[in-house]
Amino acid sequence: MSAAPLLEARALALQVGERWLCCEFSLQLLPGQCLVLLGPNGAGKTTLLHTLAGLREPTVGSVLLGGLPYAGWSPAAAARFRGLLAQQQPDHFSSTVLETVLVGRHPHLGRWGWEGPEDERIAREALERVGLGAMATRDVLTLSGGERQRVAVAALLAQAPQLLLLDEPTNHLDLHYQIAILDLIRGLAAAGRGVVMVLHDINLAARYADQVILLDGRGGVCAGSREEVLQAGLLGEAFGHPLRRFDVDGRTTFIPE
Ligand SMILES: Nc1ncnc2c1ncn2[C@@H]1O[C@H](COP(=O)(O)OP(=O)(O)OP(=O)(O)O)[C@@H](O)[C@H]1O
Repeated sequence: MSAAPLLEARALALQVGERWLCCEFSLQLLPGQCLVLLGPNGAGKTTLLHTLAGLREPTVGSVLLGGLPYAGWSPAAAARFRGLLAQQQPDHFSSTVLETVLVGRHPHLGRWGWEGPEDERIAREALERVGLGAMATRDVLTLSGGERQRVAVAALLAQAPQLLLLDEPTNHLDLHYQIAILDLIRGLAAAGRGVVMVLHDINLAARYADQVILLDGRGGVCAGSREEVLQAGLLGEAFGHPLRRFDVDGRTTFIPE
């Protein structure tokens, strides 16, 4: 028996103002799969990710989370099933790193909304996984950009959703942590979760994606397997710059001409 899709988009199309960001396309994400959204600035990647997260309505078509439209989910149940790493982390007030990660536990809390020792254990473990175990008591306002990004990833790990939606998870990360965090996310997919992420780096997309959706910024969409979509010609057209593909030791790399 095949697994039920974690996420489906049926005949989806998105418009902002007068402009169509993407013409009709469909997708299915199964447990274990990693889908990468690619495209130039302003093409509509974040808008698409937010639509898949149920934060905005599609202009045309429908989105199903675990087989149900978002309207069929309570907010808390949806937050236990899917989690979003936003592009920016808004910090308006001082709070510790541990408290910030514990926010990820909120969909799981009982009636009184109090975090217990198990929530704290999960949050501390998530901090360890992103290499920040020693920073639990630090004020988030004192963190570097890359440290703050890893705290946001830890909050998503603590939330422990089936489906992870990530907007530029490598934002602010150095080379070591780009690979470490994407390996971690890829590992969650390998363990049966689903992943949809916006990436800017085509080479990281080639390394981590099973499926790719390439938006060209003019309403065009190319959706398919990594091999189908990551072609120098298609990428060059979408990004407005010619690319050359190299395959070395089993890794695919694209270099701008
Ligand atoms: N409420 C809105 N009103 C008008 N235009 C909007 C609105 N929201 C988004 N847009 C426009 O829609 C387009 C898509 O935005 P989006 O943030 O989805 O792009 P993106 O592909 O994620 O870009 P980037 O790579 O720069 O992060 C942009 O041109 C943006 O200015």
